[in-house]
Amino acid sequence: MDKKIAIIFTGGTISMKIDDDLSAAVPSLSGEEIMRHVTHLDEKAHVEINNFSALPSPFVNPEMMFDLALLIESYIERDDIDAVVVTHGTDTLEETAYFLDLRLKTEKPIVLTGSMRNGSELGYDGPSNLAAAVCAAVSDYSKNKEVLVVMNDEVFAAREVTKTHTLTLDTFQSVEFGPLGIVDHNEVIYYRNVTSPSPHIPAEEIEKNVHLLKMTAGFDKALFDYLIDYGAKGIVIEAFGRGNVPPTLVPSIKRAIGLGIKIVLVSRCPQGRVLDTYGYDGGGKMLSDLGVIFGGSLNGQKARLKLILALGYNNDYDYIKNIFENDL
Ligand SMILES: NC(=O)C[C@H](N)C(=O)O
Repeated sequence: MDKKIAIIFTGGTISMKIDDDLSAAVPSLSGEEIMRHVTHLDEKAHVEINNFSALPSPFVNPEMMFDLALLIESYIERDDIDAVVVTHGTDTLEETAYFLDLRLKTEKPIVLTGSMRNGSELGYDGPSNLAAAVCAAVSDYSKNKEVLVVMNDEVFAAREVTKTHTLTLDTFQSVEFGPLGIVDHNEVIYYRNVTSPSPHIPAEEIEKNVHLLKMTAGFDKALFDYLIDYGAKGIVIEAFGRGNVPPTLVPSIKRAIGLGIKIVLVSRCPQGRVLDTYGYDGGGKMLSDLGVIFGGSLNGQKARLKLILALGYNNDYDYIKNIFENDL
């Protein structure tokens, strides 16, 4: 045991207990208090604790993700720190993990974890998840990987993982590709590498005026028009199936692109990529001809964060198109 890791606590259910007056879970455990439940950790690594925040993850926004990225950068620049673990609420964990994945470039492991049951519940899974995350973080096999998410003894790539269930301990899944590996007997075992590594976006600022709209049958274009008039710099459309929208939205998309707003298309299907397969009004071919940028197999919430970072770095159309269509 000669490795040293930083553990950054941000909040989430892993830091919560039931409040007697509310009869509901609220943040209440500090990093030090959570760590007291993790047995034998000192046999695995030296630990430096940072109580970054104590927030439920629905409170987390891209500015905080950016601040967190800078904090992690300050740790990975230190010679005495070998890896960084971040605890986070599960509701937006995949978003923070992917944001960090795009923004940070390091060979040192960065691992996010959380819990589904709070500290007042039977079977609190925070300590075991944190222990597994530390085991993954200290492994030399975790070097030069993407940002990792470790939950329920499984290891996922930030790019691929999503929260799939409101309750269960195995809620985090890479629905399309499966886990990268597992944590077994305190060691990480990798089965495969990430399918397509994320590009590095070294943005020094973010563009916050970027939004996500999900298509539904008969989608009212008033919502899209509102975002144009609101001055949106980017709009991600979570489209139907292979990447299609209702024909009634096409004039608004045309107007937005004419104003220089970057429109990124992903699918509301949990698996598969978007492509310009369909030639009808509102079909992918028409959207591609109009200048809509195709976002591969990213889900909507991740495509939004990628656009927030990419536009913060360079709002040139060709750069944005390339980073979404060629640099998946
Ligand atoms: N399991 C969790 O952490 C969910 C919680 N609502 C959060 O994201 O903060």
